[in-house]
Amino acid sequence: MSAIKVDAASHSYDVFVDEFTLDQLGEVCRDVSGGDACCIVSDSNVAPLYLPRAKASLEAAGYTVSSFVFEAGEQSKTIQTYAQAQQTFAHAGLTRSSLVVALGGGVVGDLAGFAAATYMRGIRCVQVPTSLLACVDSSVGGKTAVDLPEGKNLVGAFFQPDAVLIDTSLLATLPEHFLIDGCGEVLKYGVVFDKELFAQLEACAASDMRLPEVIGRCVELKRDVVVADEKEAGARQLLNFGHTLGHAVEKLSNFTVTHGFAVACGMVLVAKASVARGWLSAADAMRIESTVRAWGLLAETEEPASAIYEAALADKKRHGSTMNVVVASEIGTSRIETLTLDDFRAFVHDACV
Ligand SMILES: NC(=O)c1ccc[n+]([C@@H]2O[C@H](COP(=O)([O-])OP(=O)(O)OC[C@H]3O[C@@H](n4cnc5c(N)ncnc54)[C@H](O)[C@@H]3O)[C@@H](O)[C@H]2O)c1
Ligand SMILES: O=C(O)C(=O)C[C@@H](O)[C@H](O)[C@H](O)COP(=O)(O)O
Ligand SMILES: [Zn+2]
Repeated sequence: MSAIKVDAASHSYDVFVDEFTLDQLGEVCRDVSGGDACCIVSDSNVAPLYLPRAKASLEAAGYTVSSFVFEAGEQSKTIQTYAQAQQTFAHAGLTRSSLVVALGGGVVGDLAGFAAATYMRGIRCVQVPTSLLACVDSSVGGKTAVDLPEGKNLVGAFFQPDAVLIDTSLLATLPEHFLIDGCGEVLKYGVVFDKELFAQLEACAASDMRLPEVIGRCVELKRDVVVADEKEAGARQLLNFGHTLGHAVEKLSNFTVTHGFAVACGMVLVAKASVARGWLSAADAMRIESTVRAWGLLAETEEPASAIYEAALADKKRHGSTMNVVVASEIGTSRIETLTLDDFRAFVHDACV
């Protein structure tokens, strides 16, 4: 597969899907960044598996390599871990011409990307996603962030990477739970943008997915919307389908519900409330729920509507006293509805009955 070019307003870069292996990371970095020092950011699960290969490749390309490895999991996506990463960069002597390599899932990518975006006001960053979710979504498009106790991704920046190297052979070690979890975002792309993709997914089991093709398609869909609206003033909000309620479910569970499962839950809830308003057919809502269930993305929450509503108020699509909610009009087509907070409360109630 040839490189997918992301011509974002602030910066252009290539997403390589299976064009290079992890052992060619050094060459890819050398091409896009030059520089003489880099820091690999990774987590406690991914580092033992892949950091030595990444480091060897970078050293062979002439880099002096340091690393920052943190405890795996969403609980680490904090200001505290971010500050530790920044201090590691400083101790390792990273300068403005140095490079950060994010080697891991979406937690690593978001945190390392934000650390790169802000260290010395911005140094280069190459994303090497190792989870399905990170391959199809978080490594592309430049949303970087950490969480606050008050809500998901509340501190961050738009900061495009310099390259994204996807080596799908690294997914062989991804635990089954997180393969399914990534499918939550894959289904999102189908519902929001691409009815053929959805139909294809609907007809196969998660385990039968042809990963490189599906990843390539999702990256293209994300590329198109990021290029059209890098800073989420309009169309990019569609990528947030299922997230307003999904992030609330994720946070209320103290992150025991992982991101893709929470998004799947949010998609089913929004579809249900949309049927109540005549915005989506009951048949399409049923297709969404059935596929979510068939893929093992069990989409249920015990949380009451009031708690989900309160938690969802932290969403970035809230503007003062209105909330933009992404809804599907039919599978493959979506739009933004602007609701007053009273309407939004009623919408969440309808979603949860
Ligand atoms: N920036 C964006 O546009 C964007 C998009 C979607 C999601 N996100 C964020 O991404 C995060 C979720 O990402 P995630 O699901 O990748 O979570 P994650 O980074 O926690 O990875 C999931 C788990 O899989 C492990 N893992 C990852 N790759 C592995 C591999 N190849 N082999 C073995 N273990 C591996 C990790 O250590 C972790 O335990 C959330 O914080 C979410 O908010 C961001
Ligand atoms: O890239 C985007 O834009 C997205 O919204 C992709 C989402 O899947 C992702 O979870 C994102 O991090 C959510 O962003 P937020 O702005 O709601 O924090
Ligand atoms: Zn997401």
